[in-house]
Amino acid sequence: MSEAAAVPPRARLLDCADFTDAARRVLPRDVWDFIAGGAGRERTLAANEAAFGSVRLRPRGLSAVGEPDTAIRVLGDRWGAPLGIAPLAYHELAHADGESGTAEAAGALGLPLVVSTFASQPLERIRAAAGTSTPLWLQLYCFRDQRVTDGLARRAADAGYQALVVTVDTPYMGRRLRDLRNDFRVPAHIRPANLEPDRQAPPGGATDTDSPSAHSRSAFCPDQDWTVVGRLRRLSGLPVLAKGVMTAQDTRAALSAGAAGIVVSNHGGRQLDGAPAALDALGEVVTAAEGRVPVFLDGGVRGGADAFVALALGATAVFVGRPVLYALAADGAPGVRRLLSLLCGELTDTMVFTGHRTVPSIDATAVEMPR
Ligand SMILES: Cc1cc2nc3c(=O)[nH]c(=O)nc-3n(C[C@H](O)[C@H](O)[C@H](O)COP(=O)(O)O)c2cc1C
Ligand SMILES: CC(C)CC(=O)C(=O)O
Repeated sequence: MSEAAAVPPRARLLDCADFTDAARRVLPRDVWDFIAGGAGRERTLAANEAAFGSVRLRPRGLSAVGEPDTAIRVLGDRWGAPLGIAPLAYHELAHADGESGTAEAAGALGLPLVVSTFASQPLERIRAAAGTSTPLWLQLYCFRDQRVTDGLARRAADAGYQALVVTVDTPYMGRRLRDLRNDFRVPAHIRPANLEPDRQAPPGGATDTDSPSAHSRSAFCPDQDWTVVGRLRRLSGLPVLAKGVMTAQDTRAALSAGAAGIVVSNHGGRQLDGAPAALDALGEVVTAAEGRVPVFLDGGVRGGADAFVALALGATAVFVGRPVLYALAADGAPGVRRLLSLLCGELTDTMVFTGHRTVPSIDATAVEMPR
């Protein structure tokens, strides 16, 4: 049997690393590089995972925790665990099940999914696949043609999405050397299903979404400011969160603009190479937010224990990025469901072994930071 066909049987996919290995075997090389890669020398990409490796957990004995309750409430909704799926472009690049497969898996566990502006399936289809009880948020990029951004926001509200997430770190895409070397193109049969081809770029600008980098240069608005938060909230009636905040300054700007939540993120190391690990920026943002809004984190979360560490350092919940596409590539919707169950199980174990019965009880006394 060729190595390419050798995805291990489901029962042998036991953690994030197993799904990563499986995906590396099944995905075409350039698609693997697009998903796995980061900007520049990939220092920030590497730092995201490494930061979790340097924190130690403090075990507690005979703490009589019983069955911990992983559920939390966020912006009025119940989440089965403090774990969600980060916005990721083009799930169909990983598997034909696409976003609706991912949504079905998230829905089965009551976990939220943030749908990308560049979803490869219609927002309404994804909403239907998720079922009624799981929260769906729509991530938005700011387009030069404001009607595109605003139209997506209204459509999400009409389709029953619970919130909008404005990505603030991407005036255009970072310099991703793997994609440049591969001359990466999104295959022609995979489209940004929620963008109309004639409204993706300014008059005379390129409309070609095949090259994500070139398209971002022509279609994204590089001089957008924080007023977008209030505008989107007014026109959609939905809470608007800011994703890509890494500093106290931007936290204060997001709060002044009316953001209902903050996602600490360096875009998985895909934008500013040299930015700190997301985990290392978390404390600064949590302090600046002064408990006024929930603070989330994405970047480098590869297990339930990583989620626990972020919670201990002040995050309300975490979002997982690449591993979800790897699970989708390995085994479609059932793969994502299995990955999410494994992450929830690891978080439960960590809560039991550290003596925590509920998520809000997890605090900084549960971890030891590197000296
Ligand atoms: C293939 C891929 C596509 C992504 N697409 C988007 C996107 O459309 N919008 C966005 O805000 N972030 C996007 N991101 C960034 C993720 O939302 C998230 O910040 C990052 O992947 C988290 O890091 P992790 O992959 O280490 O978990 C993408 C990341 C990857 C790997
Ligand atoms: C299509 C891209 C803009 C998606 C993205 O945000 C990314 O690849 O990081």
